Amino acid sequence: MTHDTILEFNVQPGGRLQGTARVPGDKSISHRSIMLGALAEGTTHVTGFLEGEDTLATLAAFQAMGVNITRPSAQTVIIQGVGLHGLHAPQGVLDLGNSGTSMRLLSGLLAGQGFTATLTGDKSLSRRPMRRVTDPLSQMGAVIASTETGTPPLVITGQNTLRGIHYTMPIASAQVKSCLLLAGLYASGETCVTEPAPTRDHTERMLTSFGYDVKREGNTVCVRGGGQLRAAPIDVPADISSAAFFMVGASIAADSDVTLQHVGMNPTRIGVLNILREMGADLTLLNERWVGGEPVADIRIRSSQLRGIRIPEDQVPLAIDEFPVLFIAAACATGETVLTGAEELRVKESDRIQVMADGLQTLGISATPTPDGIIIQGGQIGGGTVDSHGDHRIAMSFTIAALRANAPIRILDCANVATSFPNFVSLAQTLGIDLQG
Ligand SMILES: O=C(O)C1=C[C@@H](OP(=O)(O)O)[C@@H](O)[C@H](O)C1
Ligand SMILES: C=C(OP(=O)(O)O)C(=O)O
Repeated sequence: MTHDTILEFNVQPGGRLQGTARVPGDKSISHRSIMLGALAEGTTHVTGFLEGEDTLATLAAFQAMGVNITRPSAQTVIIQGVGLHGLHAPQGVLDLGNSGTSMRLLSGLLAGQGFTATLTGDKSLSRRPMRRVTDPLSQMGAVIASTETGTPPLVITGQNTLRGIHYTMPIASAQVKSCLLLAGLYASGETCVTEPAPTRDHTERMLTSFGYDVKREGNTVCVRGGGQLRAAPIDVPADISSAAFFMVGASIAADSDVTLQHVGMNPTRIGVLNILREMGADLTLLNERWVGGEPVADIRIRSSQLRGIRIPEDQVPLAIDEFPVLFIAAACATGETVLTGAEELRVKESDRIQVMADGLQTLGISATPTPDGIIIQGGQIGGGTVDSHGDHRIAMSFTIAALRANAPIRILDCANVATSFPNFVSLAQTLGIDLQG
């Protein structure tokens, strides 16, 4: 896999997408494979691992805590588990780069260790809210210091006296849920998390496949502390969040026909598919099968005329990372698309509502941000220079927009594409996008 870490994308307008490709491994599952593999008894073999900067930051953090992790070949990782109580204090700070998932999940896991660790990140991560995890962790007895505004760095003084709680989450967040379940492995009694709406459930699935008892009832999931994780092989499917760029690209560009292989089809992740179908996209699922506790399929996408819709709010958590590229789909659709209930987009790697609205307006599209969403009128995309603000998904989304633009698009600050999709540039070129760094 090549690692494209160029800063600026220059994309020529027009073109079509044709071919078959497998996008890199799922980021959420890759993070969790390292975490649970490290805490398990025995050796975990991971295939299809995402070699992106975010997941490699998680991998390096566990190496720094004394876990033997090797990468014998591309996308393959072998983790010698140390058991739930076998981590060691890291020498220095754990720098998690751009990765919110690493920081929030590690907070829970580190709250129950026998040592102190400091978690830092880049400029973007250093602005992201952490009280959503530090508040409930404190209720469990965790000792965590952050800045006055509740942002990183986090200094976590591990405790062996965590108490299970029943926490009702004010926001639908898989990171908060997963953080508390990981802390719950170390807590006395039962830790239960109730979510306001279903969010990705990879943590629960992987805990179960590692032999840990996870109870689910409605929107509540519970674990009891004091158990053991048993190593199990993990085959990471391709990331639907990365596939989404080419799902939209092939939908909006005339004469396109693309098949994306081995894509994860977990029901808590397929909001993008549901939303695109409602907009009139031509998507066919082929070869549907199960791989290591997760459903996967190949997705064939052909061009279609999309129409604007009011996006159902129940789809928002199921498509949370795909909205930047769905906004490009909306810009190419007939009529108006309205998104509500998505204020979480404002606290991702960038404020994805404002940054996308700014970029779309630069390209001549009517895009009106609202506190919890956006209103987009379909129209002709023009050329110009847009700033991704270092947000990988925004850089890739405007690359896709060029397929329907009438002049070149220049995209600034694109290096972070390597956090989730290290070979995006080469794959986009292969499928038919005229993209230069
Ligand atoms: O648990 C995870 O792996 C993730 C959960 C989501 O974040 P939130 O829990 O903040 O919604 C998502 O945006 C992120 O990319 C990955
Ligand atoms: C929000 C994202 O990731 P994280 O929260 O892990 O930084 C993302 O990848 O879109």
